[in-house]
Amino acid sequence: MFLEQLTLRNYRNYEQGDWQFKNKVNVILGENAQGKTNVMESIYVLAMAKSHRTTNDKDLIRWDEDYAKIEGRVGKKNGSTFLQLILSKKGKKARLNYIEQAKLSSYVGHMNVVMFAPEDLNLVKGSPQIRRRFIDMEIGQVSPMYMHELAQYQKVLQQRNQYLKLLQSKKQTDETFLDVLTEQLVQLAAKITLKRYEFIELLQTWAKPIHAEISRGNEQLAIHYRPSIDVLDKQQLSRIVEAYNDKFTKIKTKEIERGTTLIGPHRDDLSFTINEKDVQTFGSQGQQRTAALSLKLAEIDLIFSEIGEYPILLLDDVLSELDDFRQTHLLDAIQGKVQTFVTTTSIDGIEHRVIQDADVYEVISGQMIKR
Ligand SMILES: Nc1ncnc2c1ncn2[C@@H]1O[C@H](COP(=O)(O)OP(=O)(O)OP(=O)(O)O)[C@@H](O)[C@H]1O
Repeated sequence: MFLEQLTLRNYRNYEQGDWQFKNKVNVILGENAQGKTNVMESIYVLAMAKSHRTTNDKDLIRWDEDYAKIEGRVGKKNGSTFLQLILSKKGKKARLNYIEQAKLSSYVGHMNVVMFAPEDLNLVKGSPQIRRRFIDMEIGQVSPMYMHELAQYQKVLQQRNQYLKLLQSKKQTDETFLDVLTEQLVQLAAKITLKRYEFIELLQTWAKPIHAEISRGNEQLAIHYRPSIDVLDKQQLSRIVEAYNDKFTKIKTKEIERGTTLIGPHRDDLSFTINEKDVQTFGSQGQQRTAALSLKLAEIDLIFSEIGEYPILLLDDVLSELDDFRQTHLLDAIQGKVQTFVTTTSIDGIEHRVIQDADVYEVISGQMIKR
């Protein structure tokens, strides 16, 4: 799939912008703080209905304006889809082919993007939150139901934490309602855990050969999902439910003492090993970068295998962070099949053959013009 057209209105430092893009590499060039990342972010938001760098939608609205609008047309094998998002102080409205979507989970998934930004280089070594966000965004793109379940989970989790606080402070002594909330939480937690198991398994099958190739056959990458329960039969939802139930029963007193939910998908993590050694602890910076790149390339293949279309690739300020060998590998992997947006402050850091075939856009203070 590819983004044929993008329109911005009052988005960050863009008052108005309208562009037609081709299904090729698009280089976005500009000095710092001119609005390169803002364009990349707007494409991401159009696809995911949320930003990769802020949880507050109000940040996306141009200062002193009431609303922001992002519109785009995505060309696919079987026709095209028109997407529109309007963000205002009251909330957001999402339309697909001019029809308003009551739920964001029915909107997300019609346009697929893979974003590779400098913070992704921290995917391996950074906080577990970064890795959880990575998993959630990726599963969400191929399984809208997952996003819905995740939102439900967050809601019940919040309620449960509030009730645990009441029990902790003894403002409430009745534990029956806690049990009801635990039951609801377990059902959702188990579905999320199952999807995460499946996703990591799939991601790993794609990432392994890619990593082996980039490391010239020297490194074997493995990805390990670390949920807060132990379960032998990872494919069985009922087994996962059982494991959560057992663990919640065991830690009930402790949870009341602490006044918070101590286990569940909100505490999950991933770990990575190279040749069976933990990358977080022992990996060099180069190995971590290779692992991050392998995961991103694996995502592209995974999305293709799931939906039969390549996603749109957003490389924000990251290409020049990769050495020549990794750049070459990345470019070979996407060449001619994946529409790619690349931001950079200087063309010098990017391989000549990319620039040669690319459309180049220049950004100066919220205006993007094709060169
Ligand atoms: N809501 C907003 N309204 C208006 N301007 C905004 C808003 N949010 C951010 N900006 C402006 O956008 C600019 C930053 O743009 P962006 O993050 O896209 O930079 P960039 O071109 O990617 O630069 P760098 O190379 O440093 O990453 C800043 O000038 C900032 O003041």
